[in-house]
Amino acid sequence: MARAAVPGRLSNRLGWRVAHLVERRAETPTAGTLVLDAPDWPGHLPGQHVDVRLTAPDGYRAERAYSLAAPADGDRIELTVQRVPDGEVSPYLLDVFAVGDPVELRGPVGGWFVWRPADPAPVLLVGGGSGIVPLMAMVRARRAAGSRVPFRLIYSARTAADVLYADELRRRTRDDLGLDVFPLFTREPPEGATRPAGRISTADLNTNGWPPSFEPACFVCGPTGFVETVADILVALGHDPRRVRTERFGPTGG
Ligand SMILES: Cc1cc2nc3c(=O)[nH]c(=O)nc-3n(C[C@H](O)[C@H](O)[C@H](O)COP(=O)(O)OP(=O)(O)OC[C@H]3O[C@@H](n4cnc5c(N)ncnc54)[C@H](O)[C@@H]3O)c2cc1C
Repeated sequence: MARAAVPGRLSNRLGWRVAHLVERRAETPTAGTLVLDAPDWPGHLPGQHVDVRLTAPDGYRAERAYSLAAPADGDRIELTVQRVPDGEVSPYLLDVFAVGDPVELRGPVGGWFVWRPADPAPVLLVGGGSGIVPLMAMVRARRAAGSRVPFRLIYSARTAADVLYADELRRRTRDDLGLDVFPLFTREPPEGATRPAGRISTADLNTNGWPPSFEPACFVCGPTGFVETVADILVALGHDPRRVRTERFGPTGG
């Protein structure tokens, strides 16, 4: 898509507001975090997302959803975008969208796939690929709130090079009491890994998840197939479907 133009400014939660790119950080060779200045940002809960709208000079528009990756810092918000090869919007946001450029945002959106720090239930987070993004927002919000609610994060990535937030996850596993992270790899495990490469299985969720009797709040996010598989396994293991919340990012991977 050609560099986007932004039509007249609108600024309310249900309508579109204009934000500007402040910084872009590489996360992996195929993903980056965008820091945006979104004037009059109303705040958001971890798990919510924004709709992003790009308008080409000829008026053509493309709209996609992106999860809010971290608690807001005033009007600053963060999105992490994974490149979808041949995608229309993600390569634009990673390669063309430049510091100072405007983009239209609507949100925050979503009231079900959210974690509230006041909720005392243990939390099981299960993410596939870029599905880690809203789950990381929850991990970061837990830290920001000083919460001691026990969190377990099971994160499926293709290879170690595809792991988003790798350094921060290592640091938080060490420093954030009550947070355990279980990485698993579908293509190529890193040296020394005890689990062979493979898709997430009942054994992974049984061993590293919470037992259903703990009544955890479960959040599952990633590609549609991944989310459906994990949700089915959790329910088969005895988790109450009402406590299994899901967010589907797209058809295949990412
Ligand atoms: C609620 C919600 C939150 C989301 N949050 C994030 C986020 O935090 N980070 C993020 O990177 N993405 C996120 N997504 C996915 C994002 O909205 C886009 O779908 C993604 O960036 C692809 O858009 P695109 O225009 O680049 O590709 P498109 O032009 O839409 O698609 C190109 C090709 O890739 C396929 N495709 C589309 N989406 C995906 C996908 N996700 N994975 C693999 N193949 C795909 C399409 O079928 C098509 O064949 C979220 C989606 C939803 C619904």
